[in-house]
Amino acid sequence: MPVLSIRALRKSFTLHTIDGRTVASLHGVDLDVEEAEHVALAGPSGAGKSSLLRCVHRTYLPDSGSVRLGDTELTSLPDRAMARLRGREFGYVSQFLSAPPRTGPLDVVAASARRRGLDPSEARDAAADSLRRLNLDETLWDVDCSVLSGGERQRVNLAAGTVRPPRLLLLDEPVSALDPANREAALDLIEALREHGVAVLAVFHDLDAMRRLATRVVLMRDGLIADQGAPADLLETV
Ligand SMILES: Nc1ncnc2c1ncn2[C@@H]1O[C@H](COP(=O)(O)OP(=O)(O)OP(=O)(O)O)[C@@H](O)[C@H]1O
Repeated sequence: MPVLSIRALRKSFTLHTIDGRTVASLHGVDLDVEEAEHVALAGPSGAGKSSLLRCVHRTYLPDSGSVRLGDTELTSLPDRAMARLRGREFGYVSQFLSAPPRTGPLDVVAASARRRGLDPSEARDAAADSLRRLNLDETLWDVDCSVLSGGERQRVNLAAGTVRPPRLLLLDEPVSALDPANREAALDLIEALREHGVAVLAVFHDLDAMRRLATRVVLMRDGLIADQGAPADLLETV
């Protein structure tokens, strides 16, 4: 059974400030992601890549269609059950870190590890290990996240998303703010998740990251999957 199975997924938005106009972002997407598969979504701006990730995470509620994590249908799951499942089974790494006020990186990442089943002391050890792998300077571990730089926040986000690896990791441009050395460390960390069987669905605007990490590239256009295949075959057409 695939880790993630998406069928006939549709999403549109009603723009209440512009005469109630409707913008369609997904027109019926079918996609499976297997254990240890790293699928990169590619395609032009506005193709629906981020909308697809958000419908899986249910930041956006789809209009219709099915999103299954293993044998659990997510589109109809009550909000509280969805929140619990997100904490345990998903990592979602966007370009932006949302941390509670006056919370430092170590606490943010340890909280994520606790939601995935570690006890408090194991969670702190796992969090420290993740932050170290991403080269986040130890002097910053208890500093309020709101004062961190964009690249530092992105590394905290990645550490929280990948600590105690979840079953499914959703990545929306997770290395966009990183300098070359930190980007390499982040890509190494994501690549190593394959050994843990983690299924990854990702948007990278960076073709090198896609070449290095993707086991399959899915090309989206106008809210639909236009093509898919091995990175070497597909990326020349992107
Ligand atoms: N919250 C929203 N409200 C209104 N329209 C939206 C919203 N989110 C996405 N859209 C629209 O849905 C379409 C797909 O957007 P989406 O962000 O999924 O594309 P994308 O492929 O991720 O683009 P990019 O590569 O530029 O990030 C666009 O036309 C966009 O304007």
